[in-house]
Amino acid sequence: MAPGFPIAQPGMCIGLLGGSFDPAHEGHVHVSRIAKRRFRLDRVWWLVSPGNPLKSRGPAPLAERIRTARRMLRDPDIVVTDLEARLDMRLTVDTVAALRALYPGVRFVWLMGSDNLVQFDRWDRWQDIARMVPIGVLARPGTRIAARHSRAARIMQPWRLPPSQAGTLALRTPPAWVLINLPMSAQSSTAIRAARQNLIEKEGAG
Ligand SMILES: Nc1ncnc2c1ncn2[C@@H]1O[C@H](COP(=O)(O)OP(=O)(O)OP(=O)(O)O)[C@@H](O)[C@H]1O
Ligand SMILES: O=C(O)c1ccc[n+]([C@@H]2O[C@H](COP(=O)([O-])O)[C@@H](O)[C@H]2O)c1
Repeated sequence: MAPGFPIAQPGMCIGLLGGSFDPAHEGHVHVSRIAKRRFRLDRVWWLVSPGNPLKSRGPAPLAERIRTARRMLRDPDIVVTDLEARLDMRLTVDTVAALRALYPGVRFVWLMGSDNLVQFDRWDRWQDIARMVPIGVLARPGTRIAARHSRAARIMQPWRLPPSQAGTLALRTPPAWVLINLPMSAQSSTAIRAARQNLIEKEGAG
């Protein structure tokens, strides 16, 4: 494997948590740990995105987001990566196809918070993503119900697993997906950025 590409052996189950991580927070760590346990994953890779294709506002520089993310983590099974930048890819469908080709025999699972399932049907070729990898959705405050009734969830209904089957997700032939409940975390990057901005404005006024 080329330098900068994490090592994974055939047969391993790896969760992919894509995100802007602008900045990373405890919510990311929390859902990664739960996903690892409930979906029986060997590792979770954070794919720190060069930029979300649906967001007009550019994030902080990639190197800074990676640095902050690495500082947060103590668990060696959660790995921060800049794979999308290395692959020069932003669309999840391209990233997933590339990783499957680069890591034959590795079982990838796409992970996302329920807020992302609500708008999953706006992602480029989203149904191809669902055909390539099982998807594990983690409940996030305020979006659990909307996710359950989202257009993507309705279309993918025939392939939905009951939460009791979450432990088999990584071994399933896609399409297969599950939405799990968990002790929810209200952490969000938007809230952290807003709090920082507030502080800057207060200091400016003081
Ligand atoms: N507290 C949380 N609970 C569940 N899922 C989460 C949580 N925080 C982030 N996620 C999920 O992690 C992935 C990456 O999240 P992202 O980096 O966009 O953080 P964010 O807090 O959602 O940022 P922003 O507020 O800027 O949208 C997404 O799939 C998101 O749904
Ligand atoms: O491929 C797409 O069309 C697409 C559209 C929106 C979001 N995504 C991916 O979804 C993940 C979560 O994005 P974000 O910005 O909400 O953290 C991240 O990996 C993005 O690249 C992907």
